Amino acid sequence: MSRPGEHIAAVQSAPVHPDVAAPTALAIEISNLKKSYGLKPVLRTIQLNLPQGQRMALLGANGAGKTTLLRILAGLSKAGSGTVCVHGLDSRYALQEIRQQVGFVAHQPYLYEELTVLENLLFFGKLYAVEHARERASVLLQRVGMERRAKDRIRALSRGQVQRVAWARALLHEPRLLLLDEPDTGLDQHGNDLVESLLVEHTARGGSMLFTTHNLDRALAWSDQIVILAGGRVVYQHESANLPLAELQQRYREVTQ
Ligand SMILES: Nc1ncnc2c1ncn2[C@@H]1O[C@H](COP(=O)(O)OP(=O)(O)OP(=O)(O)O)[C@@H](O)[C@H]1O
Repeated sequence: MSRPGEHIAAVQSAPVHPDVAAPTALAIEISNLKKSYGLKPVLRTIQLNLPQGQRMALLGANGAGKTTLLRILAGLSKAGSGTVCVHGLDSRYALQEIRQQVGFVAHQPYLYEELTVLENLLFFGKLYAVEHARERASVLLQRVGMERRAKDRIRALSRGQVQRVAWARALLHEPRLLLLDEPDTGLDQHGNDLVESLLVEHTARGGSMLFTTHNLDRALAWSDQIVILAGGRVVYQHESANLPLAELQQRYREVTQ
């Protein structure tokens, strides 16, 4: 189980490379990425680009490596080999800068259970050097419908409420890239409507996102591109527009069986 600050420690120890800030029109650029756990290969030669401002749905069966890929992009896990760039920043040299560009909503909320909702947001605001963090936290808590729970400890909240605070934490520093691991899990209908409107606002600001889901219908509705992982590789990639759900379901069955 990861601790809330684990990624920060990894970030602070990363060396800075002089050529890390080359301009690029790609939010994500992955080349020859490999990752194994022990002797078990999970990602084998992943090639994947996400243009800035685009939304990508990452699909695949349980254990396909979706979370592993998102964790590498978020700087929580190291690539085995290959290159991973976020907005032109190479993860081998610029983890700290990448962290500033990325908002991650994962299975675990990366919040401190013993701190209150507001204390958590102020802590992360400090970590990300967010200007006027208190005001920003207040706006976001209102946005996710949690302003009345600001003084409650995280451990006193329901799972869906924690998820809402995790959204506020992820959006606090106005990230250009959102990485969302099954953002539609555990939320009620209001929660899903909220997530949908947050995503619309994010993309209206020019932001990009990569999200995982097991709901093919939602994958099509929320994305510009569909990608399916199987056997540690990208086995299918298609624009979402004009891709009928029945066809996606058929292809998904074919490539993941
Ligand atoms: N820290 C770890 N140590 C060892 N193996 C791991 C670790 N994390 C993930 N794995 C393994 O890597 C594989 C990919 O896991 P991952 O969580 O990336 O899959 P996923 O596509 O997100 O699955 P799901 O749809 O079930 O969430 C799995 O076989 C998993 O057991």
